[in-house]
Amino acid sequence: MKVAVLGAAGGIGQALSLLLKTQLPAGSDLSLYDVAPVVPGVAVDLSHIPTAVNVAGFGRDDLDAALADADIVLIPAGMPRKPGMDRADLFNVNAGIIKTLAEGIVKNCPKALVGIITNPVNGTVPIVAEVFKKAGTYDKNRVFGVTTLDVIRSEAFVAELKGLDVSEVKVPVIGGHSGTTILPLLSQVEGVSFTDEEVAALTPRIQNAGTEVVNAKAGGGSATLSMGAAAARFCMSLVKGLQGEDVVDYAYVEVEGGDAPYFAHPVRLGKGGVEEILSYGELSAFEQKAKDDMLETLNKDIQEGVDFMAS
Ligand SMILES: NC(=O)C1=CN([C@@H]2O[C@H](COP(=O)(O)OP(=O)(O)OC[C@H]3O[C@@H](n4cnc5c(N)ncnc54)[C@H](O)[C@@H]3O)[C@@H](O)[C@H]2O)C=CC1
Ligand SMILES: O=C([O-])CC(=O)C(=O)O
Repeated sequence: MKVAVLGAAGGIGQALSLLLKTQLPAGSDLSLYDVAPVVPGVAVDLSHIPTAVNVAGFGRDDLDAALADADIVLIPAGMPRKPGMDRADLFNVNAGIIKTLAEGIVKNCPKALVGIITNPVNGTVPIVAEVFKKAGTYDKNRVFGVTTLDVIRSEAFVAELKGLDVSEVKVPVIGGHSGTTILPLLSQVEGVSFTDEEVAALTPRIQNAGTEVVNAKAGGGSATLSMGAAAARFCMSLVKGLQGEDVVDYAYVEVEGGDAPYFAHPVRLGKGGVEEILSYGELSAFEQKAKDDMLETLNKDIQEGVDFMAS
């Protein structure tokens, strides 16, 4: 198993790489790529942790070697938000970065499963898909927007509110990854019921949790440690799928005939990536309205990504 992390020297990249060094199956290769000159040092640092995962660092000019024959590519490369910015404000800077990295994937590991973390996820996932389509290598089952942070935050907040064992709490989250496009399905949390007031308070808390971190870091960036944990958890779901285990997780994927061209759903994972897009089930009246209300924003975000590649 070879896993490549693009943007590995950043806040998310380093946390994620640390977790993968300790969690990937024995014998795996962990390939760290970044344009920042510190990346070989990050690789040396991690290589001193005694696990059977081989680590190699690759600098600016070595994207091809970093990606060669990778099974999984995770992309946290690009600029994070500062207070006062929306994720959409990152589009102009991050779109070009994502395009270049996707072209590297086409060339070096066109069959890899690709997890996109770079914001705005609603628009960067379509960019990657369009790059792959242009090259004739697109397989919609292999491209994922990583929305796991919305899921783990929901688990943490629900457990906190209800005094539950957080390891037993599961919260479905559908839609996209920004503001109102993030839709936690609190009506489906097993064994818990929420008052209307609780739903009306908890839903926006989950939707604005990224901004909560951005403001708390006061100009020092956005979520990195929780995102590292989220991306590692999602990566391990992809790994288990590749190993033939039956695993279901949530991700932002292309959905034919869905609510929008890309939408976070529960997906069954396997050797080819998405084996099946599962239904997100029945929505409460509150969730149905929130879903209907978000679609215009989500479709606009998606179109921005598609248009970027058409221009
Ligand atoms: N999907 C999600 O839930 C989340 C997404 N994010 C997004 O993840 C991205 C990264 O965030 P942080 O790690 O905090 O930022 P950071 O600034 O700490 O790290 C970004 C890294 O990307 C590298 N980079 C820039 N251009 C590159 C290129 N062309 N190739 C390879 N590496 C390149 C930089 O050198 C830097 O090391 C941001 O866009 C942020 O908004 C952040 C949190 C959650
Ligand atoms: O809020 C941000 O800019 C980073 C992010 O996507 C999150 O923390 O959910």
